[in-house]
Amino acid sequence: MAKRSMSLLGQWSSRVFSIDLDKRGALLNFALTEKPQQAPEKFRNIQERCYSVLVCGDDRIQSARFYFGLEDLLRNELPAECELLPVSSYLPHVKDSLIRGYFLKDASECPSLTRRVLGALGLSEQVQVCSYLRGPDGGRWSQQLWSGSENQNMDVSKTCYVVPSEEANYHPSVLNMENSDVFYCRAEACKVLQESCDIIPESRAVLELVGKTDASRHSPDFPVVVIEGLDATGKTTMTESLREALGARLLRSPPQCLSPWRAVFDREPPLIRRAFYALGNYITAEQMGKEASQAPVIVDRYWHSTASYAIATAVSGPVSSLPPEGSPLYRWPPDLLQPSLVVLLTLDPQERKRRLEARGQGQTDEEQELDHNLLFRLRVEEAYRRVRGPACVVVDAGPSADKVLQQVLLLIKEHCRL
Ligand SMILES: Nc1ncnc2c1ncn2[C@@H]1O[C@H](COP(=O)(O)OP(=O)(O)O)[C@@H](O)[C@H]1O
Ligand SMILES: Nc1ccn([C@H]2C[C@H](O)[C@@H](COP(=O)(O)OP(=O)(O)O)O2)c(=O)n1
Repeated sequence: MAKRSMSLLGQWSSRVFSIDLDKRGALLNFALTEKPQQAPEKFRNIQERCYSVLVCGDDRIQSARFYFGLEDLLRNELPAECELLPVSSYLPHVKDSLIRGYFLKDASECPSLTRRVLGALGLSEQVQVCSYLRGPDGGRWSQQLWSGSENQNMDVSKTCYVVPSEEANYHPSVLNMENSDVFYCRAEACKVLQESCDIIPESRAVLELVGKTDASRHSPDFPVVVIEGLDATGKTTMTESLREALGARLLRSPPQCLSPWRAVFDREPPLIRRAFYALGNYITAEQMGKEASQAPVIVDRYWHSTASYAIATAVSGPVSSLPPEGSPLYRWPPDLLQPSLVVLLTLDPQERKRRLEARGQGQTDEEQELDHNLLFRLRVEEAYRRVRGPACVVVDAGPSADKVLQQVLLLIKEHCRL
């Protein structure tokens, strides 16, 4: 089978390559043309030999896993002087057109080692390797696609010239979010786990737990209140207190029954990991439907967490790189039970850090990232505020536990019939 990437050749002039220079929103965008032209300003400052490695296989599970392991693979094999930057290639405004990979700046003494490693990678069906050459005048850069044949290294099949492109309005990852990061119906999330059964046998066990009834249809007799927020904002404290105060049932998403497999899916790429969490909500929804026929239900994390972490992780940079407010990416899945009220606990970053330290527990990798990466934390919180159906009510969790509890009880009185 011919590489899928080859068919991209004809579209190169309209494809944009976007290099994530520092995870802080500094994207270097360029397009390609067949006529020699001056490269974008930022490109002209680059001194090193450059390459791109894009992952573009047909099997989405295999491609996602390959891309997930690619950074480590490149870091292990390439000389230490190679700088790796995430790159995406996409057709502007075309949904699902994004392909991911890495852009390499090779400042090593040993160019042949880098070429050997990339040449071997280029043989794979799911990888497209290109090299970038500076023209003799210094202002022009050309891109050459490696053919991927046995004598690949300098077997160049087509040369294009690097030219400036228009800035995208939002982060290019937004193009591929639906059904890759966020799933808006149970069937789409199930499909991902069905496709992964052969390589992740635990997927079968998860699928067996996901019921088939549509719990979204009947509205529960008693209120269902969801408590959301970043780690250490006080969700556990609040949900326990509400249970006592209201004589409520307490549930969480992902549900207890998924605990044995959570660590397995946390090690998988976003496509698989986010499908797992999406399905966790459907299992919790079924439990909610049952419990809320007998008593009020309090839920620790639910759809807002699933959507917000997924969206905030898929993009880099400031809050402005998120999908814009009102985007359909913030919608509620129509087949997922809606709660009566969602409360988002927010906390000043310093106080949150103090509580995390006081608790003295090990953090998840993602929470360590939150700690180190203020931008990420801001993106998650802003995404929480943008999710609709129902929208969350924001509560400052800074005051004493009792004061915050009284405020949430008041909100429940206002919003729900008890
Ligand atoms: N309103 C509050 N004021 C002070 N400390 C709090 C408050 N709410 C919770 N805590 C403490 O902060 C830490 C994190 O709270 P926790 O409920 O475990 O958060 P989460 O479940 O959101 O991770 C715990 O040690 C808890 O006792
Ligand atoms: N309903 C949920 C709950 C958690 N998640 C994901 C979102 C983040 O990646 C992690 C956060 O989980 P974490 O272990 O920090 O959660 P707790 O604060 O311990 O409840 O889980 C989700 O996607 N959907």
